[in-house]
Amino acid sequence: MNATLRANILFGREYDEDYYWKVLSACALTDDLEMWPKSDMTVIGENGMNISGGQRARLALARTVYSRADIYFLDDPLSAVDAIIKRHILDNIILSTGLLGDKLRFVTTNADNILPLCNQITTVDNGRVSVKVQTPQVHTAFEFKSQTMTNNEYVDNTSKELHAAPASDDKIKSNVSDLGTEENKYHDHSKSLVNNGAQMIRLFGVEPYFTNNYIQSAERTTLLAMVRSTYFNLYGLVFTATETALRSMLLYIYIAMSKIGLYTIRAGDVAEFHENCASMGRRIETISSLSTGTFKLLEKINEFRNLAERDAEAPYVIDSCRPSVQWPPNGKIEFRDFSMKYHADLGFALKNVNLTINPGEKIGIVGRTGAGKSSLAKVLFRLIHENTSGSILIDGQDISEFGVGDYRPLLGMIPQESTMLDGSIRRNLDPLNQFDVENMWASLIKCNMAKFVSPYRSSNANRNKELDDNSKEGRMKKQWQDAGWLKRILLFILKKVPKPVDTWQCSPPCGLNKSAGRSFGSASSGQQQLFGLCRVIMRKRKIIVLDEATANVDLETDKSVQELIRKEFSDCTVLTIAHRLETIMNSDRIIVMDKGTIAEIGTPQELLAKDGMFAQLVKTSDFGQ
Ligand SMILES: Nc1ncnc2c1ncn2[C@@H]1O[C@H](COP(=O)(O)OP(=O)(O)OP(=O)(O)O)[C@@H](O)[C@H]1O
Repeated sequence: MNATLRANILFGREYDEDYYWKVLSACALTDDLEMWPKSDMTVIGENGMNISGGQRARLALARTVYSRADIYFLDDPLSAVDAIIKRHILDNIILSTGLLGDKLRFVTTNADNILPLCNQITTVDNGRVSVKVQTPQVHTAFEFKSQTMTNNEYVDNTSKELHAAPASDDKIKSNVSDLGTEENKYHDHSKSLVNNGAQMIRLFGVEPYFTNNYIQSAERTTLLAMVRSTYFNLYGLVFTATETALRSMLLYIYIAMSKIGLYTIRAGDVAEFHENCASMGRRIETISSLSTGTFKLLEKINEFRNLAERDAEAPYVIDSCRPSVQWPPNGKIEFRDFSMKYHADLGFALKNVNLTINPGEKIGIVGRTGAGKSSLAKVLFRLIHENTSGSILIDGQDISEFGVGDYRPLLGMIPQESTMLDGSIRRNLDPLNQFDVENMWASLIKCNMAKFVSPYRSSNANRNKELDDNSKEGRMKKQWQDAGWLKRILLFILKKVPKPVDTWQCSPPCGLNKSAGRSFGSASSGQQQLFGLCRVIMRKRKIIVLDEATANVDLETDKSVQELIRKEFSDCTVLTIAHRLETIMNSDRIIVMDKGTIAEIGTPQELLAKDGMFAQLVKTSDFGQ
């Protein structure tokens, strides 16, 4: 919610000061509060836009823990946080030493190393479920760090009772429950789309609170409307009364004047008098509504100006300095004494960053949550351009000299949360119609996403259909499909209606023409991230930034994605921001961010030998094994 951090955590529940601060500390949020101007009363913005990804994840966790339920379902609560915070959350919330120690806890995870700590492991693979009950191993922080165990070892050594031991494929099949076929899942997904707000309110059972809020704001709106209409009614009443009084007064003056002989009333005078009064009234009314209108207009202009000033972008195009489509030639990045604040009143999110990244280098960026990793990516894309000092150069060119509309598309980015636009998969992959269908399919196949695109599994028939869609007829079809009723009438008049209309209009859209929302809107966050990868692979830019782009996929998929990235972008400069250290361990160099500065930089080996912050992160993380 666009409200304070506290309101977001309480989420309609009573404020229990002791427990509230206990929860904040268990979620490791107290350090973050020190950096925010109004501590927990800081407004976090719509969808938490004013805080970092890890802070958002911990806020969600704090809200859940604060709800004091008996059964908790934590959906991948550890993927967006660094190794040290992960350890803290395990100890202070999830494990038996934590706030939820005596509750039933379901935790979904891609981190295999927490499995030995569970009473029961449920593996879900392609819709099939297998269950294994085991005695959890109790670990102190140190034991946990030094834990080494393969999947097979813990199955053999720690299982007390095996309901569905994964000994062989056959055995797994005989002991699993089937959650449904691919087809069923596909259709069920589309039905299960519920309004990224209403779902949370229902989950937390706080409907009465939000219903009351809604009623209160509806009452406020109604009250305002009543005040407004009363004002206008009164205004009308006063206006009519004044007009009548004026008329009567003038009439009496005329009569009095005629009585004492100063004026002679002639035929038609009374009608003329009334007409004059009415026109005077109209003029007064016009003048007063003009002034009310002007007042309202000025108010709106002011509102728009404030909005425009708040979200002001750097110039979109600068005619005197436009990059070619092949720019940048090499992909060298230099930060020179670069600093940035999100707002003039806030502290530095980046402080005196000096950094040179060579063409083709693969750079891993790590650091505690809130350290400034995403901020580094944001300034590279010029998403923040005010309250900055210093410069960023790419291949020797100061990027602030380009318009952002020219510059941004020349870099590639995979964010943690992949955005799906309304419309077809094709439009989502290629909104500007720059690529051919072969390219789109190639990238979908490389990312193992082709199966999502068609329920018919990308058969040749469908591919041929896609290829046909690139023909003149195909383009006409698309134009017709996308047109509203007015445009369709125009197309009809211009005889741009493809034939035969019935055959294609009635068949359900398939392949790339399928709705992206329907195909991917309900896909897992990991699958949506892979879709983001497809977009970037198609574009082949010289500089690619991955901001926690594989945080939500399992380790195996992450490894193959990293391999794919190395292969596809072998000659490109790649910046990878990741909490999962395996993701960046093969980088040429690693940058460790801390409080907006570059705390360490070097090859993984150099940093490990240095025994500084990176070594500490590695020791605390899964990779420390
Ligand atoms: N839009 C914003 N407005 C104000 N402050 C912000 C905004 N975005 C981030 N911050 C603050 O800037 C600091 C750095 O945030 P950033 O997102 O760069 O961290 P990060 O290292 O990427 O963290 P994480 O690992 O949690 O994603 C944090 O203290 C965060 O609260």
